[in-house]
Amino acid sequence: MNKTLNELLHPLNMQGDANINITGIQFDSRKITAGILFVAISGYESDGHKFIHSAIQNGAVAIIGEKDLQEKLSVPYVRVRDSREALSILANHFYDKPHSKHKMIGITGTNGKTTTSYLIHHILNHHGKSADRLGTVEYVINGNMRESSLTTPDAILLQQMLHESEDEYVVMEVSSHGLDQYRVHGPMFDYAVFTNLSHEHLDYHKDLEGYYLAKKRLFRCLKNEGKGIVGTYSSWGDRLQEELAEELIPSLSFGQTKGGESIYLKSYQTFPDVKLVIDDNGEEHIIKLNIQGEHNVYNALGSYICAREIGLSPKEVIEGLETFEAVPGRFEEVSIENGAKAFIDYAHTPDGLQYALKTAKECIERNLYHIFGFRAKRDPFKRAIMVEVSQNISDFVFLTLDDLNGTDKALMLAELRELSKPYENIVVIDDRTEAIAYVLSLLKNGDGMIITGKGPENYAEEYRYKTRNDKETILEIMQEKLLF
Ligand SMILES: CC(=O)N[C@H]1[C@@H](OP(=O)(O)OP(=O)(O)OC[C@H]2O[C@@H](n3ccc(=O)[nH]c3=O)[C@H](O)[C@@H]2O)O[C@H](CO)[C@@H](O)[C@@H]1O[C@H](C)C(=O)N[C@@H](C)C(=O)N[C@H](CCC(=O)O)C(=O)O
Ligand SMILES: Nc1ncnc2c1ncn2[C@@H]1O[C@H](COP(=O)(O)OP(=O)(O)OP(=O)(O)O)[C@@H](O)[C@H]1O
Repeated sequence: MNKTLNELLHPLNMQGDANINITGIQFDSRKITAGILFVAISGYESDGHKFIHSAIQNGAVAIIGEKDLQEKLSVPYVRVRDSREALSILANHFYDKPHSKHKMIGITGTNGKTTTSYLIHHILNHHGKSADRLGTVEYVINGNMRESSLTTPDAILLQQMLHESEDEYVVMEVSSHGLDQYRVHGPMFDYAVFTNLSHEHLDYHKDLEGYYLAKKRLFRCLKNEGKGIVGTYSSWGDRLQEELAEELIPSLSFGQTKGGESIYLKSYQTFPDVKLVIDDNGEEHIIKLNIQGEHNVYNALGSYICAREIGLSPKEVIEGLETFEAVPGRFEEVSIENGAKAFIDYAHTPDGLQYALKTAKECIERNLYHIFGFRAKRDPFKRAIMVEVSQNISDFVFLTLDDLNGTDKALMLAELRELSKPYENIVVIDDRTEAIAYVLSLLKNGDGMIITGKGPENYAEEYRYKTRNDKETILEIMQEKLLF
């Protein structure tokens, strides 16, 4: 693809040299090749403006930045108000506004984004509608899988994938970081789904208000005829719906019914199966899910309403929901012997943990053993709350390591010991795989073990057992009878 500098700057209301041919856009100087426009970003770890010279040496033909430069460069420099915002607009125009050829569904919220995106994607695919899915687990474009590095890809990769996609629908998770950093921008979504909001990422957003406002930005990215679908089972959803109404942004709600909704949840059960009774314009429908937990009642309900808005019939949506099998590593049962049960789950927030542990407790008759840790360099303020949640629901709690993200192991272990101090039923076992082996050795008929935090992800640390993830560890220990 090619554009002139002038063509690219036009949407920013700026002028550039029409003779400079731009062959691509890049925000990382290390990835620059000849003909590229480099966008310098003042980042959280370093400052892209420091790498302008290196970008030019690598072939950058023009630079965009948000700072005044003291020196004159050998290529044009354009100063903008906000480099990330400019990058987003530039990427959108470079790839010819690719969102306009798709029906775009953006899903935001603290928990349930991945599950909801899988459900909607499955419902669409099940009825022969081609759809992409972008999120934490993977990016699926034109039926091909790509590894996911961020829940919401950076603005360039996102626009590039939307451009490459020949699928009719795009179902994507939109994280608060993605919204705050303009990875998505402008009126690009046909539907914006909000699942819920609770304590998470306060290291980044500072407080829940800031976190909420970042999430709310998704609704400013709705196309003119776009619609919001708002989960009101967390109190933030009620506020969002009221504010959307004030701003004349059309929206539907799901969660607790307030009356007047054309589709609402009449009742549900979570055990032994998850079943929802939905009233859809006066007709009652019963839906039986293969995924467990009260949280999935709400994920299914949000997906139902979104799919109905897209134009599928109740029968089609129900068939889609009932044939959906599982999301990798989200309340996934791993088969073990002796009548006990083992689950792995991606819960990494107090709220998510509460749902996951309650679901596990419902599935077993005796004691629940919970193994988990905390990712370093991620919201430290949620840790004590998560320990309390676990301590309240589980019978035995084992704190262990999660990803250290380059930080000191001894520091994390010291924190785990400190967090466990007030409680009698909490044990710290440094090595995650040893913690799993130990708990497996304790399990009796009717007991349950749940390991949370990593879900399907591979370990980032080296542990005693050379397995790649929690599931493999359980299976290998069971197979080899490597019990203590
Ligand atoms: C805190 C955060 O979100 N950081 C993101 C941000 O990094 P940044 O732009 O601030 O990068 P930086 O390292 O400070 O560098 C500044 C600039 O200098 C450039 N640079 C740097 C070095 C060099 O030699 N040359 C050069 O040009 C960098 O490319 C960058 O443009 O922008 C980058 C590009 O989009 C992201 O990769 C990066 O995500 C980091 C890796 C990250 O871990 N983010 C997480 C927290 C995140 O975004 N998570 C959410 C999901 C959260 C959830 O689970 O709900 C997600 O969407 O994945
Ligand atoms: N609607 C929900 N409400 C509360 N907790 C939920 C909900 N849906 C899922 N969870 C819990 O959160 C965990 C993560 O679910 P999911 O991956 O769908 O959320 P997410 O928002 O995509 O999180 P991430 O972006 O970090 O992947 C699940 O394993 C479950 O424990």
